Amino acid sequence: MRIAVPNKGRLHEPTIDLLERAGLHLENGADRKLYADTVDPDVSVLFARAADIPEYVADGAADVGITGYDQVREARVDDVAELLDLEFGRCRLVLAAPEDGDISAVEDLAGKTVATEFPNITRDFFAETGVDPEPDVVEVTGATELTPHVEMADAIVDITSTGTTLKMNRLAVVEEVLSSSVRLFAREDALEDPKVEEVRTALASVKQAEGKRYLMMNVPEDRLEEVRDVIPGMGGPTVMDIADENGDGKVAVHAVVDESDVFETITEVKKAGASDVLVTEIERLVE
Ligand SMILES: Nc1ncnc2c1ncn2[C@@H]1O[C@H](COP(=O)(O)OP(=O)(O)OP(=O)(O)O)[C@@H](O)[C@H]1O
Ligand SMILES: O=P(O)(O)OC[C@H]1O[C@H](OP(=O)(O)OP(=O)(O)O)[C@H](O)[C@@H]1O
Ligand SMILES: [Mg+2]
Repeated sequence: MRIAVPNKGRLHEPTIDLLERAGLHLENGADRKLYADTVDPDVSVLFARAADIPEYVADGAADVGITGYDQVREARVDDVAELLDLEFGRCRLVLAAPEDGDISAVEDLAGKTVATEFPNITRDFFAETGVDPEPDVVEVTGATELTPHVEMADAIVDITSTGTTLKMNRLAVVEEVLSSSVRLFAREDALEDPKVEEVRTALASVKQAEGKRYLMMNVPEDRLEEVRDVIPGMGGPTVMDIADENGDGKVAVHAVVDESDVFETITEVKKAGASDVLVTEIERLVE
């Protein structure tokens, strides 16, 4: 089973990091290569441009892919299914025009020219919004933000996240076209491969663990109910007997809680009688 992942650009590192955290360690270095093996002899990695990954998966060069939803939509591939939202590489594809110009609504683009690296998504957008006559869509391969200033286009459809690039180029958002994040997706005929589900579960377990903490504490048996009552989250805590040499009747309580609840929970369990509270990070969590 082969996974296509971005070979460079801003998605490369977080993707490799996610695979590593999921236990799919890459063998013999990941840099500047076409292929890499992983610790799992049945799983290999193909490095490709973020924009080419959907095509590679659809054509069978890889079975699953990791890239932006914007790229999957732009590639117009059939027969691929999304398996997981990996929730990084969050950005918006927006229609933007010069701040001080006369374009402030989609309709203002009737018969005008729009430059973009995403011609398919852009044409679909204008077809859906019914702008008449439909704008002329010009495909560029970078520096899209410059095109309105050199009279190549009246507006652009481009990626934005912090908004810095638009601002620097004195462009303002007219309308959102698409909201994107990185997705795990597979060719439909690869879905039966149990390895595909294994990889999905492994990546999902990393996402599950993010923002969660593992709490361990000792609790006198007669205060257990009180402690249990103040622990939020997943299916209640695990209670274990501990080697009780002093005969003081304590049990160990373990629980998974949201990171944002940790501070308050510690205060509450201490009040309820817990001691020796330990907080650790969780690498993976399979539900
Ligand atoms: N500013 C951004 N914030 C968040 N995600 C982004 C941003 N820019 C791009 N992305 C996401 O990353 C994907 C790839 O963009 P990136 O710029 O890393 O590669 P690229 O420009 O396609 O690479 P190349 O240099 O090969 O052209 C985009 O399709 C989008 O999903
Ligand atoms: O809203 P912002 O945070 O400013 O991000 C938007 C910019 O990020 C991307 O470019 P990138 O940095 O990937 O450079 P590239 O044009 O070389 O791909 C995108 O093409 C925008 O230009
Ligand atoms: Mg880019």
